[in-house]
Amino acid sequence: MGRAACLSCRLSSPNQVFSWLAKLKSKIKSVKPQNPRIFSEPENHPIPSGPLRFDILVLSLKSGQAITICLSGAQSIIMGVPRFVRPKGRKNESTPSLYVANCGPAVGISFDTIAMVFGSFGEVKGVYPADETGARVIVSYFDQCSAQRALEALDGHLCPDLQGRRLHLRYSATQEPCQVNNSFPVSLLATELGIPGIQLWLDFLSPKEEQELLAAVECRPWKTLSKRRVQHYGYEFHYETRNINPRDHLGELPPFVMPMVRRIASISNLDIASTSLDQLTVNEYPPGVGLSPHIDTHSAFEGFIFSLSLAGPCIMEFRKYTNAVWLPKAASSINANTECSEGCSSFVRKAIYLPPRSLLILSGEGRYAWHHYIPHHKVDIVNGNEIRRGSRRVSFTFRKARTIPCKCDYPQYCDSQR
Ligand SMILES: O=C(O)CCC(=O)C(=O)O
Ligand SMILES: [Fe+2]
Repeated sequence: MGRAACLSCRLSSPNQVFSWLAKLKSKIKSVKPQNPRIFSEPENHPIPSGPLRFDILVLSLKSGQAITICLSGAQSIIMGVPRFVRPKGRKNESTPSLYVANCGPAVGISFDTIAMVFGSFGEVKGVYPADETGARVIVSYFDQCSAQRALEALDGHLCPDLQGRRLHLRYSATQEPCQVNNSFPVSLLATELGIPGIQLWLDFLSPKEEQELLAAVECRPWKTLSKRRVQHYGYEFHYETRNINPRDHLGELPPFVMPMVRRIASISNLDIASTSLDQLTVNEYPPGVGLSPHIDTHSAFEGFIFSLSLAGPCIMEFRKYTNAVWLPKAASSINANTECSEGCSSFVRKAIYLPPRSLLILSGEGRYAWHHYIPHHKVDIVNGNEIRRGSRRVSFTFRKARTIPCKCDYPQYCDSQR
């Protein structure tokens, strides 16, 4: 694979999606791929109306000869479109839906053609992308006998009506969709958020101090991650292990942050000394880039985490997983409701708006037991208003390296107590 670009857009209706796709199609023509194909057409694609989020993935092969465009992501979360999973019952228990691998728009077979071919075994309710590859689909029938007939006839066989491809089929089941609530509330104040241990201080910095901090880091060396840039002071944070190496002290925090460190230490309801914060991570997020859901590793850092937001705003979502275990990296997805399920895990979600110059404090339950997450949006919807992220957001996250194992009251989320 030579090049991959992922474009995201927020569109309010299927028609908008398709006009966007049409624009993209003309751009693709201008790079003259041999075989440009856009597989979703307005008339027959099963996309419901309403505000939706679509990701459009453009992949080009090294030769520059082939480009595939997939509508991805949205199907699994949008209202009215079923989400398919492996059936929970006995192995091979039949269901009305089939997962079909090795056919789909990415290999030149339209949903229409698939519906027609599978229609010879019974009435097809819908054909959906199984994932973003464009080469795996779900064929859903009204009854399971039709699915059974299709599975018996097609699984493992070359299918002359589908370009002679060998299909691989198994039963699939619909997962109960989340109760979608598009007006997912975003708190403006920590008191509205109601998560114990989370505080938000507005205007913690003046605009002048914000500019000075930004200027100070601008000219220092950045480390480039796949989607954002970071700087670490005190201790380097290792993303592979989500931990620091306590024996590898990089030195004191730089003098330009010391006024902020002292101001944090002077917050009267916190029991924290200005000398104790010894690790700083500066994150620079380009527009549309967020952070996957995570809990800062308990064994790496003490119980208070302070994050200053600079330059641009964002929303931060908090998730409390009901069947959580400590995981170095949590899976991410976007759901627009306050109680969600994602695979086999369900969680309660809340969100808060972080304006520039604010200070977010994570402690107690909010630090130890709730995942925090910055959605990958260019525009956040904050109580019905569209708030653009801006050209970038820079955060300064101050923490204290832990020297002895964590003994928090949340052992199920704690790597020290596993
Ligand atoms: O950017 C932020 O505000 C949060 C950063 C964060 O959660 C982290 O570095 O662990
Ligand atoms: Fe974090």
